[in-house]
Amino acid sequence: MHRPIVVMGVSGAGKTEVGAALAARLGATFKDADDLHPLPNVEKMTAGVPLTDEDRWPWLRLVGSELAAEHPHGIVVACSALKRAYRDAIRAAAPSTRFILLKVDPSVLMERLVQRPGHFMPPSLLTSQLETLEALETAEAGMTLISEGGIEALVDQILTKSSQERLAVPAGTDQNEKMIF
Ligand SMILES: Nc1ncnc2c1ncn2[C@@H]1O[C@H](COP(=O)(O)OP(=O)(O)O)[C@@H](O)[C@H]1O
Ligand SMILES: O=C(O)[C@H](O)[C@@H](O)[C@H](O)[C@H](O)COP(=O)(O)O
Repeated sequence: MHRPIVVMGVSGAGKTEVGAALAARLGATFKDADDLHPLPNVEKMTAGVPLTDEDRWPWLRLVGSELAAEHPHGIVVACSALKRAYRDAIRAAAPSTRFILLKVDPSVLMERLVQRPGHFMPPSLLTSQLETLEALETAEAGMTLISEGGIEALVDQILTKSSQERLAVPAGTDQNEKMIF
């Protein structure tokens, strides 16, 4: 079984679709952290108001609990996890979590959000999402990929990069902590 995985990034980056496709390939459970937001958070975003840290902490606790729970075939969660502190909170609950940051050109993101039907998140919140995003730091286990060019192609890239890491790291050493899955 692989380590818990969070597919992260701003709205429209592809967290939900890539996360679900990755989980399907791994035979793992998939969970969208959007479904864990308390109703007031959803109402706030629907009204075009960015969430604050205080809005996000209770939600991040739910995300951490989900990642830390027993999942016989592993779990992939789609969660924005925009700040380092949010990821630290998730790791405090589920220490071996690996993060996959999906990056996309802002103009492509805006196009995607404008075309996405029936989602509560308005495109007007994209600017604050991009301002809030803190890239994965070197010390954070995971990978950063450009999320354009198709969902399945990206899942291929994730799995290839992960197995390259595994081959590059001798088993049973401290370096194992750097492995992706
Ligand atoms: N890697 C990708 N290549 C091409 N289109 C993508 C990719 N990832 C996502 N998309 C498209 O972008 C839109 C937003 O994806 P979604 O998974 O809902 O993003 P998020 O959950 O991060 O908000 C969808 O229409 C999806 O098909
Ligand atoms: O932390 C946040 O501000 C939210 O979690 C936000 O990042 C998330 O993007 C929304 O829930 C919209 O959902 P999508 O990411 O699926 O657009």
